[in-house]
Amino acid sequence: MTGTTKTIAAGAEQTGAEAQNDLESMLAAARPGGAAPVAAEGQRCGLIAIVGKPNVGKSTLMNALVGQKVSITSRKAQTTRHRITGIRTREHTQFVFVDTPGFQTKHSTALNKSLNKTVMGAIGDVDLILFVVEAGSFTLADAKVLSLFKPGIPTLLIANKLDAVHRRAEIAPWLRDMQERHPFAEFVPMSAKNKGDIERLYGIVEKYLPEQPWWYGEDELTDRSEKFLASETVREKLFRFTGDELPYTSTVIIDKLDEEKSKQYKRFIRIAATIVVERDGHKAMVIGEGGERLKRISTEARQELEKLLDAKVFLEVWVKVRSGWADDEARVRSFGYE
Ligand SMILES: Nc1nc2c(ncn2[C@@H]2O[C@H](COP(=O)(O)OP(=O)(O)OP(=O)(O)O)[C@@H](O)[C@H]2O)c(=O)[nH]1
Repeated sequence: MTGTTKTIAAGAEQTGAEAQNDLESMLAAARPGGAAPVAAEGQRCGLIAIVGKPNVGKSTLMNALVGQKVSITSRKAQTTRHRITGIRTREHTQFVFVDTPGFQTKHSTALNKSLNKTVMGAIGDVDLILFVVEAGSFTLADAKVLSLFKPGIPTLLIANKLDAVHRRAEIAPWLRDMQERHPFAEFVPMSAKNKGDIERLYGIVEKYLPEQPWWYGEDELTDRSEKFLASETVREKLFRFTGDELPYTSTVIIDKLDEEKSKQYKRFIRIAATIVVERDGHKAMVIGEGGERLKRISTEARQELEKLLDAKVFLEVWVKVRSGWADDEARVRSFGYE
């Protein structure tokens, strides 16, 4: 059994024992070829893709698994644009996670094409796919993401946001339906915000990673550059403080990130960032009355970067208008998207 049954049994309208039996037999039946590979002594290491449509909780899940915020989150769909690896080493196992942008099917701008290519690239060569959906729901957008998966890579169905499901009894029939859609290796109903569920997920994922030497040092969390972390941090604050008003096509470029010698601080980093928006109206929105909003964005980003980079940070943020950049392939590339 996967250890996921507790989560469901806890809130079901059935009695605990009934729900447990029902779910156990269902989970057992859902596993093609019987049990998952057995973990043995020795080092394990592998690549895990976290894939799903926008807003299902992929970044939240990765941050919880890595134990530190390395990918930005917000309520706005499509805040994650890059392939990000988060690394976590626990006991014998090194988990290397790939976060992917929400798969966009509605619009076909150059930006979206680039995002979709990143998703495809991320899932081609991994040891395990965590396919994230909202528990109890499966839409056309989910189906489109699922249709990309190559056969042969074990895939876990992560039924996330279980805490938001009020009718738990409906989850069992939903899982049965999901079982018919794809040969999932296992079902994991859970909440990315629940620590116990995250712990359990490590145990499940570990079994699918090959025995091989680790790729990274034990303490490494990400292979992303400081420049990348800086741009993601400013972008997160930008979306936090502008809410739904600002289109997701706004982006952040790091013009400069220099470490300078300092007698006063162990590390001193000077960063210049530019927020690129599509219209003058958006620029005014970002700057806010009397520059108030831009000031808050910069201050919070600086404070977070100081923690993340373990340094004193001097951060300067500018706002520029570049209309139509999301439709212009050359420009999308020049802004760092593949
Ligand atoms: N209730 C509940 N909310 C969750 C859970 N996991 C994530 N969320 C919320 O769902 C929203 C989207 O989460 P993200 O982690 O940004 O989602 P994402 O799939 O990475 O989104 P994109 O970057 O758009 O692809 C945020 O408001 C999260 O707080 C969960 O387990 N329970």
